[in-house]
Amino acid sequence: MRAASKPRVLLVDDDVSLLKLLTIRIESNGYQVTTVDNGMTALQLLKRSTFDVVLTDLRMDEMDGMALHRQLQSRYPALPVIMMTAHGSIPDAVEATKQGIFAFITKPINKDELFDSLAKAIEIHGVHEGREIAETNIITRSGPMLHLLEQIKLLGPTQVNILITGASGTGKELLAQAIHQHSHVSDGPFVAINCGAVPSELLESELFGHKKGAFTGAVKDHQGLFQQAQRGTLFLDEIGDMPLNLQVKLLRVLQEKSIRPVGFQEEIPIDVRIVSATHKNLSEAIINQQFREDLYYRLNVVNLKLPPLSERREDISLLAQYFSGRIAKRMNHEEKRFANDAMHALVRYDWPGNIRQLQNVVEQVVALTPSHIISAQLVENALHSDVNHVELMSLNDAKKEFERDYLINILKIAAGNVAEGAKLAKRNRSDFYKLIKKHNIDVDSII
Ligand SMILES: Nc1ncnc2c1ncn2[C@@H]1O[C@H](COP(=O)(O)OP(=O)(O)OP(=O)(O)O)[C@@H](O)[C@H]1O
Repeated sequence: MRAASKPRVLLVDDDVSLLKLLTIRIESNGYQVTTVDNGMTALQLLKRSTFDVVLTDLRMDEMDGMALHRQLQSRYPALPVIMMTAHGSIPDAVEATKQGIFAFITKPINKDELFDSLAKAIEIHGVHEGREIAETNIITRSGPMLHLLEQIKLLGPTQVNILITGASGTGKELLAQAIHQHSHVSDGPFVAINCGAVPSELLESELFGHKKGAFTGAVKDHQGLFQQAQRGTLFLDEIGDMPLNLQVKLLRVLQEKSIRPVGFQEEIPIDVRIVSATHKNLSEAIINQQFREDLYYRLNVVNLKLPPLSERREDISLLAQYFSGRIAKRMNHEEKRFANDAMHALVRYDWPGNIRQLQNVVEQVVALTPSHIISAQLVENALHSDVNHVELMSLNDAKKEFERDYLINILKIAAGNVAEGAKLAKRNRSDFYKLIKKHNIDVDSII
């Protein structure tokens, strides 16, 4: 996570002397504090500025802490709210957590309790960099991602070819769409193709089109994707999977800025912005002669690298709550919220399948949650049943495990007779003994 910015706390209390006192304490612990003495002003302020956590009193005239919390929840669902209450006036704690309040602390404020709650809120929800949702569909508050969005604002209007690299599910297509939205052809079509998903014999006609009768099965003229993307953007996903013969043709198209559909004599000029993407290491593919170097330099005028989700953990809670909100809208039900420890489990997890995997896990836990709070247990179950989450062992450990299981099986077949076992394993007896010793196998217990 970023170290640069201090977490920002919005402190709301109608007791002005307490505001002063708390500000000094909280600021001396490395936070930045802004104070207001009522809920309405807090809401006004939030329209102009971002905060990482709200610390509010429960008892206030006009808008009390719970009313403020309800407003915050509908407008800023990922913003944690810590409620301060006079001792003994904590409403039913279970009821309150159901409503999504991050934590309660009692007055007079115990500073350990206060700093624990603040630190936990920041750990789970992260620190904002000032902007959550860019003018694209990309949800983020991670520094490197916001930097990428700044870059595409500059690159969009230029005509340079952009190559996006990043692991599967990191949002490469979404970024390509954002580039299109910022480009000079944003009014034109955005056409995407996954080069790895189309059989190679069909890819050529899919990209460049064909004339009726050009080959068996070409029963009518077919307009290729280059033409469909005229004065727009063509997104070539998984470009690393494009067969070499087509790479040559693509290179020619990029040089000539025209295409010739299969079976056509004449060239058709094209004006298409190319954005490509890959999860592969293309430099390695070039060395292995699976990717043409000249094409690589054509496509990769600018390279944008999407970081995996595990390198932008501050986005996890934001995205999880965003996906839950989207499901609620789609299904027309109340938005389900994550219990604190459930969110913590999401934030700690490594996400090998990145945002796509997070989206699937959220779909699953929202569907399985009967109330409107998603429990940690459900999240843990979803994470562990996820096929993407395979604990991989090293090759050495796998070999050792295999060898041990093999020896035990052989000994079972040989009814614990080591000489017989050695024969079955085609090893001499002393070698076989050594192996049994190495793996600490108790032969007597096998019979
Ligand atoms: N920052 C984000 N904000 C909101 N949704 C996102 C974000 N990043 C990715 N998604 C969503 O996650 C899913 C996967 O994203 P996308 O298809 O763009 O990834 P990809 O890197 O192209 O994946 P693949 O390499 O597997 O094709 C999509 O449903 C996308 O809308």
